[in-house]
Amino acid sequence: MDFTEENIKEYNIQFKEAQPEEIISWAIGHSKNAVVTTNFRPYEVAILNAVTQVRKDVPVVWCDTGYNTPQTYAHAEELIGTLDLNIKLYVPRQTAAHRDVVMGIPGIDDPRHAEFTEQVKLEPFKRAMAEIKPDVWFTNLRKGQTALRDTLDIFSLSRDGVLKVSPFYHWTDEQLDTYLGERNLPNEHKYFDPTKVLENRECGLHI
Ligand SMILES: Nc1ncnc2c1ncn2[C@@H]1O[C@H](COP(=O)(O)OS(=O)(=O)O)[C@@H](OP(=O)(O)O)[C@H]1O
Repeated sequence: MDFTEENIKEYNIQFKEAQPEEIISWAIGHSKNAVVTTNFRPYEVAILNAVTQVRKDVPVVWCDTGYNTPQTYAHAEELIGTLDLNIKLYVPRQTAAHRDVVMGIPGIDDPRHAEFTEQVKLEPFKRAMAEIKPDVWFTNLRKGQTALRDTLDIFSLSRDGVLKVSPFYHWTDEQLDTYLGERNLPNEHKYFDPTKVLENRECGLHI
């Protein structure tokens, strides 16, 4: 199905009050090749659980930067096992040990920061999307997280025409805590993204 800015506006009105499962079922029903992406940051379990409840074998792309916390790695292992995720792991072309000698983790004002972000996140992510070629892309973007995210909605179009679907777009942390509690799903807050120093920075995947 072809998605346009026009029909997406209507779907965003139509699905504003819909439950995530309803949104996901609709999107999967209109897709040939859906994907969910995750970095296993806090609350990612919600989207991973909701999507796999609707379709168990959806590919789950994880670009491991190599700099996650031990808690995030343990959390990822747990979710991959308990949700039986069809995980598609992508890693940078360079090892973190090699990069540590060449540039370490450059701060955001360091001119090498862009190259660092390209190596650990953007290139693996572009490689994943080029290989999988999804038409529907599930994420856990939510309103109020960043200025850019405030301009999005449940449905939005990526630069290359992929339908991005964020079924929890209108949800708050408190609502998600209740959702996870009711389903006995674990959450992990000890998370580190080396491409962002501040939580509300964008690094370029969505621009
Ligand atoms: N490392 C890695 N591997 C796989 N997928 C990833 C990764 N990093 C980000 N994402 C996905 O992209 C969504 C936006 O992430 P970011 O906040 O890092 O990007 S951006 O700064 O908004 O451009 C992010 O959305 P959320 O689901 O809300 O976390 C993910 O779906």
